[in-house]
Amino acid sequence: MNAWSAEEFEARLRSLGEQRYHHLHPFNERMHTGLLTEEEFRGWVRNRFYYQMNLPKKDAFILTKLPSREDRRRWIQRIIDHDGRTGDEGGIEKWVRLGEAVGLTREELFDVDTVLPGVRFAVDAYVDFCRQRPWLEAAASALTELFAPDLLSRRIADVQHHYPWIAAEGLEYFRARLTQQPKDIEHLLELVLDNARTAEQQDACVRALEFKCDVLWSLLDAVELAYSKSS
Ligand SMILES: O=C(O)c1cc(C(=O)O)c2c(n1)C(=O)C(=O)c1cc(C(=O)O)[nH]c1-2
Repeated sequence: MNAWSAEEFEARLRSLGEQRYHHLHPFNERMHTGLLTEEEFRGWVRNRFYYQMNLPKKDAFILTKLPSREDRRRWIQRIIDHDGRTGDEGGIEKWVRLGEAVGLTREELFDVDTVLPGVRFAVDAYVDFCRQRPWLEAAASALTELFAPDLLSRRIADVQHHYPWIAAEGLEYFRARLTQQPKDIEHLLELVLDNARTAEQQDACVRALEFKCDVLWSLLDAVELAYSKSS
């Protein structure tokens, strides 16, 4: 098997998003058409927080493996974006604001013992993947971020429109991601397109992205099963 050109490889990665990214999940589709109950929305915010809490950990595992100082200097910003630092609260705190806007307490959000088993299983698998796999594959698993900006823009507009009971400040997390994500994406594409040269490396990156799409999909499956009453 011959390696793809960088253009073909990027097109393969992007087409995966069209087929498997979680914007297609029925739970997300219902969110965007205003069909979620308050309980379903709260259930999503509470369980997705487990994913948010674990992003800096998986990024720290990848950081230890990146070969160049230049790449580590860029990657470390991801940890700061979520954990924050003095005077800049960061994404985890912004997600707590979202939780409060939907009626959850900080204690409920940080109570990891009540996370749904399926959510825990999916998120832990993602962290473990980044701990165990070579850095190229671990980084490639973050390529779902390529597809996130469109979804986040739609989410901000549709949630404001359909769920007026959620205070607009609660959506600050998503607004901040829209400004942070472009630099993440630029770095990711550089890392993956420049370093996956052989067909085997490219295939491993495609599989890593498929795996990550499955993580996000499974998270929503678990939330839907737990909170959505069958009609
Ligand atoms: O709300 C979303 O749909 C969504 C999806 C994703 C993603 O595609 O992985 C991320 C985020 N949000 C996000 O906010 C975020 O910080 C983030 C980091 C990563 C990653 O894998 O490194 N994905 C995502």
